[in-house]
Parts: sequence; structure tokens; C-alpha cells
Amino acid sequence: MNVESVTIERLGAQGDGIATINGEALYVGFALPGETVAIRRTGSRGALVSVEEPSSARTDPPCRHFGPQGDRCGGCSLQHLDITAYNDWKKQLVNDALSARGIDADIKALITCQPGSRRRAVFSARAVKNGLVLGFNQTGTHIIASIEECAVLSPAIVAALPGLRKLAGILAHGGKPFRIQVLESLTGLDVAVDGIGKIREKARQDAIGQALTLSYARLSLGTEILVEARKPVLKFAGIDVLPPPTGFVQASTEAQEAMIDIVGAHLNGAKRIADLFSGCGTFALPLARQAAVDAAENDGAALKALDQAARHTPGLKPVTVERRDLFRRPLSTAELKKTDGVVFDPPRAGAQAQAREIAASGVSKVAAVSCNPATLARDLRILIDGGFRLVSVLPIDQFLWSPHVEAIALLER
Ligand SMILES: C[S@@+](CC[C@H](N)C(=O)[O-])C[C@H]1O[C@@H](n2cnc3c(N)ncnc32)[C@H](O)[C@@H]1O
Repeated sequence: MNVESVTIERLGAQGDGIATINGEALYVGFALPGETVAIRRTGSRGALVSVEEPSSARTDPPCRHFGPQGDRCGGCSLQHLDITAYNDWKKQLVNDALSARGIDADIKALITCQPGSRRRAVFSARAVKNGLVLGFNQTGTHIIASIEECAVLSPAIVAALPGLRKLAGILAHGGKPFRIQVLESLTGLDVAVDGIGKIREKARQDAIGQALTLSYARLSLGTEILVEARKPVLKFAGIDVLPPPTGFVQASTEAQEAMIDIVGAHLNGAKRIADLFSGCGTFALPLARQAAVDAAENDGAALKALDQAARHTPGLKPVTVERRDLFRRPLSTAELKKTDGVVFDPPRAGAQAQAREIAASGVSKVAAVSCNPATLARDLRILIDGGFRLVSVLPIDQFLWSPHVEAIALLER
């Protein structure tokens, strides 16, 4: 394949450099705006061969697995961009999504997260001819890049990699890839193996032995607990919560605490708050210090954890929980009649049906939390058209060096 030289014009939403060739966009990973790079072209993608004229914003990536010279670990896409330009790009992702819906917003400076602060990871693993590979998928492929270090994950998770590899080796069979979810809790690692299929009794017993030797707090197969040496504990603004295996929690404690503060301050003064897509209570529990809270969510185990934490925490205002599919059955305007504040934090698909009900309700303050600026913008458009004023938007870099960004939009009327 021929090597050709192109000039990169801008960064795309996935962190690729974009050049224009014959009027068509060409995407080049690990390339930056202003750079002239040598590439090998396949369709609309160019594989970086070398950087001929580097950008002044190019910097050395902190992780050896990153980039075309590393193992192309797909976890990060922008370690080679200096921090100021990187922060601007993240903020711009939110701005672009809102602008596409005609929303002019006061977007605050990016709230940053430190390297080594990610407490949750999902590794891919697979038995191979001469052993086992465990790491993250290369971008856009099912090839697993074996990981020895990671600049994003907490040091405790990085230190656990050799043990996780042993555990995966015990459970792996048949060469099919499977996942290992790891959450660093305050009482130790909460490890859940997923997508492994049926395992033999001996492998199960060996895995339990390994979990005890490695001092994990808990080991599960999917949601089935195999061994629980200690209950995994997290704190949401100082409130103890025992999350269920594989249940959603925010990726970084730093981001979680910043988000709790922002949401709590905005909904200050509300007497009755609905926390929709509540998970195990990241927002509901701290908010119950200031108002009665009705939490709704589709994961029964998460709601049970929320309910138990509420019952065991003294001084909270009343908390109710309801298991409910909010895509199919959003809280109606009638059900929101006594509610004056709402926080919603849906999965990437957003909260379109729920936003319509809130727009038509008497709710006066909303905090919309999202990990997907495109669906956030769509839902904000519904709320704004329903009479809400967008006060501000706060982007949060919960997914460091990746193309993902968290944001909280604060609205009132
Ligand atoms: C981004 S998480 C937020 C959880 C929580 N607010 C937190 O901060 O930990 C999204 C939550 O939506 C829940 N969820 C997904 N689909 C749902 C649905 N159709 N109805 C209700 N909840 C749903 C998930 O179980 C998950 O807990």
C-alpha cells in the first residue's frame, strides 16, 4: 500500500485527526490539527506511519500501551495532545452537540479528573495458544491489547493486574473472549466475571480460592456472588452504600463528589426531588439530607442497595424507591405533581420520553446529568421548548483521554 502525505485540519469527535482528500473526510488516529503526517490509506481511514511536521500541541503520551508505537490499546485516544488543547477539545464536544440543536449555553470550564483516579474498569480476556491475554480492545477491533500499566486506572487496580490474569486463566475455556469488571471499593476489589458461560466445579472452587488468596472483597460470576470476604463499600458524600455486583457506579470518586455537590446546590430549596435513573443512589442519598427523594430506576438490585443505605443512614428525609422502566413508562406529569426538583442521569440513549413529561409538568428545577452530549442536547431542547431556561452546563472529564465526556446541565423556570 502506498504511503502518502496529508495535512490534518481538525480533531473529530472520536479524537481522530481529520484531513480532507478530494472533498472527503479522512480519519487518522494519533494525528493532530496542523500536522503533516505520512499515512497508509484504507477507505476513509489513514493508518499513521510517521509524523513529518508535528504540532506544537503534541506531547509525549504517559502510557506505553498508547498509540501506533504501543499496543494501540483502545482505552485512550488523546494522550498525545497537551492538556490545555485537550481540555478545550473536551469542552468543545459539549458545545458542538448543543449548537447542533440550536442551544446557546453558558458552558463552564472543564472539571478535570486526575490520572490514576478511575476506580472502575471492564477488561476483556481470552485464552490464547500460549496463555491468556487480558487488557482492553484495540480501537474498533476485537483484538485485545494486553495491559501491564495504565495511566487512567487507580494504582490498586493496576497492581491487581497479575492476579486478575491468574483468575482469568483459571476460568477461561474455549478461546471465547469474556469480561472482567473490577471496582475498587473502600473494603477491597469487587470483581465480576461476565460472558464466560458454564464453568466446571473445579474452576469455580479454584477461582474462589484465588479470590481469597488475592484478598478481593467479593468475586461474582455476573450477578451471582461466588465469595464475599467483605461487603464492598462505597461512600456517596459520606453515606455508606453496598453496591450490587456489576451495578452502575460513577467511574471516578472525584467526579462523583463534584457532581453530587453541583446537583445538590442547584436543587437547594426544593422540598420534593425525583432522582430518575437513580442507580444505587449517587444523587438520591446525599439529596435526602436536604429534601424528600423519590428514586426510580430499572435495576432492582441497585434500588435495594439504595433503600438499605437510606434506612441505615440517620438524619435523612424520606426516601422512596420504585423499580420502573423509564423509557417505556416515564414518570407522568400527574406523578410529578408534588415534585419541585428533578435530577435525571440516564444511560447513553438519554431520557427523551421522561424529558417530555418534565417539560409538561410543574417542576421548577432540573439537573440533567449525561455521558452523551448528543442525547443530552436532544433532551435539553425538549425542556427548553417546554419553558425551562438553561442556566449553565458543566462538562466533567470523567473519562480521561477518551472521547467521552460527562456533563451536567442546570435548568430552571
Ligand atoms: C448513567 S447510570 C446513572 C446511575 C446513577 N444516577 C448514578 O449516578 O450512579 C444510568 C442508570 O439508568 C438505569 N437504566 C437503564 N435503562 C433504564 C430504563 N429503561 N429505565 C430506568 N432506568 C434505567 C441503569 O440501571 C443505570 O443505573
